[in-house]
Order: sequence, then structure tokens, then C-alpha cells
Amino acid sequence: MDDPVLLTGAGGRVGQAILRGIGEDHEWRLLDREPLSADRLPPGVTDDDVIVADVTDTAAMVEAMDGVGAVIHLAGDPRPEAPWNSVLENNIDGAQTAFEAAVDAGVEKVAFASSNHAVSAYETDARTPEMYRTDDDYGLDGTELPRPGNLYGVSKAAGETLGRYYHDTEDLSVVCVRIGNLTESHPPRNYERGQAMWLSHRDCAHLFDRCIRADYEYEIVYGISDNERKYYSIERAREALGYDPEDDSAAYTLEGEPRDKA
Ligand SMILES: NC(=O)C1=CN([C@@H]2O[C@H](COP(=O)(O)OP(=O)(O)OC[C@H]3O[C@@H](n4cnc5c(N)ncnc54)[C@H](O)[C@@H]3O)[C@@H](O)[C@H]2O)C=CC1
Ligand SMILES: O=C1O[C@H](COP(=O)(O)O)[C@@H](O)[C@H](O)[C@H]1O
Repeated sequence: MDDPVLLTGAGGRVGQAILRGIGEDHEWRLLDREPLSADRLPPGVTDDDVIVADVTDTAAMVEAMDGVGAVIHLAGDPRPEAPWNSVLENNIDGAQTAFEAAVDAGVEKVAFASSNHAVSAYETDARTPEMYRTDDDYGLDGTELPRPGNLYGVSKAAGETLGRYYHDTEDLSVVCVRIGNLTESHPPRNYERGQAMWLSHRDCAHLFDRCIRADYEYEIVYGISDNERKYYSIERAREALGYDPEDDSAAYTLEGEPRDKA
């Protein structure tokens, strides 16, 4: 596809993992409410391609979407403990503004950054920590109802529902990626939950590349690496998007050391 991709929240952890991995593979328009320093821009992207704006600003969002082929919507409050006023404004209002602006501008597809916290209440006391281990069969595949464990998770479930609404009423192609736990270089240390839902930087970049390139209607997929410990299925991401991850937290010790060097 030749049209630029709008990436909101471009200066954050997920945005930078995407740009470092596939920054040279697409034309970009980058949006964040914080200015982006030159070291956060991929080669060929200049300040002219950067918009400093809040995702709740309708006029700025409509302008940012002009001529865009696809949107990766990451901007929001990522804190599991975030208070209601923040997730209401940044995550729910922000997502609604992004989807509506995409429709207004005739954008074809939107990838929405959802979260494991949209379903974290499935991790009951009776199921944990066993469900984080390889010898346990309990799993989620994206067809289950949301079951948030906090208000941040509620906001992500709301974003998924907004995506469903804009798909059904406006024919917008929407993929909701329930991202696990993104860390660089090694999985989260001494944290079984984090190792079960690890998303490496290169798998993150590849997954969102597939969100830009694949054809889909409405999808909910899990965004994790191919971890041996996983309780989230990545089959739908493979089938609908052509996701083919390379990493597995089992290649590291619980302390995060590569096993071939341990
Ligand atoms: N990092 C992770 O492991 C996970 C992240 N996610 C989701 O992915 C998205 C990105 O997360 P991170 O990169 O980790 O967060 P981050 O905090 O590192 O980056 C978020 C970026 O969005 C910008 N932003 C926040 N609110 C904004 C607003 N109202 N308008 C414009 N820009 C705004 C911030 O300035 C920041 O650059 C979030 O929606 C988060 O909920 C979901 C699951 C796991
Ligand atoms: O949605 C998110 O999830 C990850 C993993 O959650 P955690 O509670 O196990 O740390 C979190 O690190 C990230 O900040 C958040 O946006």
C-alpha cells in the first residue's frame, strides 16, 4: 500500500518498537501529544510528517487522517492502575475520536491497541499461577467476552466495542490487538504472567506490519510472541493477519538470561 500510515502515540514504547522495526517499510504520519525528538523518527521522516496533538482533538485528528490508508491507534493512558477520569478521556474518548475521524477521512483500516487487561479477570485465584505454566490447559482465544480486571481494562474493552460499532455501521476494517507485555531484549524478569504474554520488539513490529498489510473485517487477536507458556492463542492472528512470530520467552530463564548463555 502506498498511502501513509498514521501512528498515534508514536513516541511511546509500542510506537517506538514499531518504528524501529518497520520504520523504513512504510510512509508515516506520526502523532503524539508530546513533541518527538529527531532520534524517535525513522529515516526519511521529518518534522513535516509529525503532528503534535491530543487524540481527543477532533479537528486535529480529521486533518491528521487526510489521505491516510491505515491507522495504528496506540495513544492513550497505558497504566493498569490509571484512574477513571484519565481512561475515560484518553482511552475511550480518544478511541471514539480516532475511529470517527478515520471514517470521515475515508481511511480503510484501523488497528487498535487493546490490552491483556481487557480480559485479566479470567485470571482468578483458582486458576493462577498454574495457568501461566506450560503444563496447564486453560486458554483464551479472542472469542471470549471481555472480562476486565481494572478500569483501564474496561476502557480497552470499550475501545474494542467502538471498533465493532464503526465496522458494522461504516464498514471500517478494524483489528483490536490485545497486546501482552512488551519488553526489549528479554522477557519480563521473575514474572510468570509477563513471560506468558511477552511480546518482543521484533514480533511487535511484525504484528503491526501485518495489521497494515492484511485484509480483514473485524478481528480481535492476541499480541504476544510464540511463548511456550502462553494461555492466549495466537492462531487467529496467524490466520487473519499472517502473523508469524519469531520469539519465545522459553528461550530465556525466569531471570531473563538467554538459555544458550545461562
Ligand atoms: N506496553 C505494553 O506492554 C502494552 C501497551 N498497550 C497499549 O498500547 C498503547 C501504547 O502503550 P505504550 O507505548 O506502552 O505507552 P506509552 O505511555 O509509552 O506511550 C503512549 C504514547 O501516547 C501518547 N499519548 C497518551 N495520551 C495521549 C493523548 N490523549 N493524545 C495524544 N497522545 C497521547 C503519550 O505521549 C505517549 O507517547 C496504549 O494504548 C496501551 O494501553 C497494551 C498492552 C500492553
Ligand atoms: O496493558 C498493559 O499491560 C502490560 C502488562 O500488564 P502487567 O500488569 O502484567 O504489567 C503493562 O506492562 C502495560 O503497561 C499496560 O499498558
